Amino acid sequence: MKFAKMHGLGNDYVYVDCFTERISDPAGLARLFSDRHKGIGSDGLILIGPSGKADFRMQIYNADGSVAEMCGNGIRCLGKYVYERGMTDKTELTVETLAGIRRLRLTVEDKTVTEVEADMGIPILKADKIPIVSEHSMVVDEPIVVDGVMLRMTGVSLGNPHAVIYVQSVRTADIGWLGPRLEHHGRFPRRINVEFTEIIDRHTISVRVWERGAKETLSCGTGACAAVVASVLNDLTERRVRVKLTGGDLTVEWREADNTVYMTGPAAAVFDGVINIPSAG
Ligand SMILES: N[C@H](CCC[C@H](N)C(=O)O)C(=O)O
Repeated sequence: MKFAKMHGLGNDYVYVDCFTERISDPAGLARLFSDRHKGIGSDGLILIGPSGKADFRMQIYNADGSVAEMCGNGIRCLGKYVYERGMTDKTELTVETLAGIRRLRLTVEDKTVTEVEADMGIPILKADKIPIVSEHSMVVDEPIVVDGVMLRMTGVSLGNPHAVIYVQSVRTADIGWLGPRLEHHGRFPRRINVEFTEIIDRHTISVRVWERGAKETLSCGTGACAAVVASVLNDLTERRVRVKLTGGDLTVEWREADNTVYMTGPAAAVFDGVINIPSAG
């Protein structure tokens, strides 16, 4: 099976073109491909295919094989992939995802996509829609106890669920201990992505992300968006923020005019490959 390896600020995925490849067990392939010793090595698998209501369709599977509704770094790489391989000549295109239809705007220099702006939709703040178990209709600066440790979280969905936790320093936050305990906490019926967020100033934040189904990643596009929305809700930043992630920076804006979040950043192609798929049975 042919694949492409790409990443958005170090958040790396295996991309398969489902216009030409047939995939029968995407969850199993996601686990196989993601294994950094026995497979290709990635944070998950992204399928690029046809859509009846958009230019393309994107399906995301985390490294553990679980389905994700949306992927910010992934959708930027999809834009680069389809343009540079001549699957479209549009620099403004639409992508169908489980979170809804998303619009991309590609910056092209010498036939190369150097930057992608993605509309990440209207943030979902109702607790039961994220979902987060809460007695309040929204989760803003709300306590949560994790194995005796009391934290405060703000819940945001970009189609996929996020809990934003503010810390003094992302460098010293105990992500390896807190991350899995939060991901599998009983208050998150569909598990959760966790953004450990440090406020630098009203226009800059640092974020490290423990991702649902992928452990800590070098970057998370939907996570960066969730952290900005939470920071505006808690009046910690303005609406346009530079988000500094381990793998690099994204620009995120939660525009008041249309209540939509926009994320802008790079996308990188690493290599194309062919992998032998163990026959079923
Ligand atoms: N782990 C996420 C999906 C990948 C999102 C992330 N890599 C991004 O760039 O948005 C979830 O299960 O919701």
